[in-house]
Amino acid sequence: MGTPGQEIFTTADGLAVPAVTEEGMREVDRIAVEDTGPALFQMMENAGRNLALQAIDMMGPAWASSKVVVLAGTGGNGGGGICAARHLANRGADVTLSVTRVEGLGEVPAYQRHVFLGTQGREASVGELPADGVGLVIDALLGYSLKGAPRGAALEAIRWANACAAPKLSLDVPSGVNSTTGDTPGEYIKPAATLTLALPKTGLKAHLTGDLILADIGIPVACYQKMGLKYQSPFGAAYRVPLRQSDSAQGERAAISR
Ligand SMILES: NC(=O)C1=CN([C@@H]2O[C@H](COP(=O)(O)OP(=O)(O)OC[C@H]3O[C@@H](n4cnc5c(N)ncnc54)[C@H](O)[C@@H]3O)[C@@H](O)[C@H]2O)[C@@H](O)CC1
Ligand SMILES: [K+]
Repeated sequence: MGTPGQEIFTTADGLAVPAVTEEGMREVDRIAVEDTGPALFQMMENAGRNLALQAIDMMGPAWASSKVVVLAGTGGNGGGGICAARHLANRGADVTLSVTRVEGLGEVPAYQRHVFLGTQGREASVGELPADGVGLVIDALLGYSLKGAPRGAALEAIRWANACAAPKLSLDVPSGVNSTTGDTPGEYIKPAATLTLALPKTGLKAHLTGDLILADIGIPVACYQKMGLKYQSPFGAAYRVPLRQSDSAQGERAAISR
């Protein structure tokens, strides 16, 4: 489940965290949903709350008056973004949510949007998004189910984000990057940070992710044991921990301007 490559992800304390391919992460999801739990609703809520907290950390003390744009796709990745949009809006942040195709939302992301609509947050199409004054862009367009080069409304949103000067925070994987290989078949988001969920993905190369942070979405150790993974929780008392990739030592990250 951990191939391809020799990806080694470690915490600041040097604890190695196993990486998974798209297939491996789907298996984690399957075991969680069919056997150990948590349910998808719970995992997505945990993902979105961690994402909102990471966004606040990135914006710093001015977060409450910063403009946040959340770009959300129709799948699980988008659902996490919509959840973060609600948590930020609930705290009075200036949030604009842009969903690529509202009618295409899956059941759980659609429910997240239903809850978001009870906040003061706004919705806008990509064409209506502000051209300047944006403090942070949250990228929740495409996750590990990316197939081929981004197209349609997701591509339009990636282009808007890449033209926007604000830093980007990607959920799970920068949109447009293949989570298993790190290949970029077309346009893709170049984030200042990536918050990845549960386990790092093999394609999360240092020159693509910006700072890499791992978020706890509540999956129990038994789930990983059923997959045969050598896993020790890296979280301690925290819900988010920074990770370091083995390819980050080459200084590739410094060469990328974000
Ligand atoms: N346990 C977990 O791993 C959890 C995962 N979650 C998130 O869910 C994501 C996976 O969700 P999904 O499988 O629903 O899919 P994604 O959210 O990765 O993708 C959504 C949709 O994008 C479309 N798409 C694929 N390739 C495209 C392309 N080239 N251009 C335009 N559109 C394209 C497909 O129609 C796909 O259904 C993960 O990456 C993660 O962020 C969270 O929902 C919480 C739980
Ligand atoms: K993403």
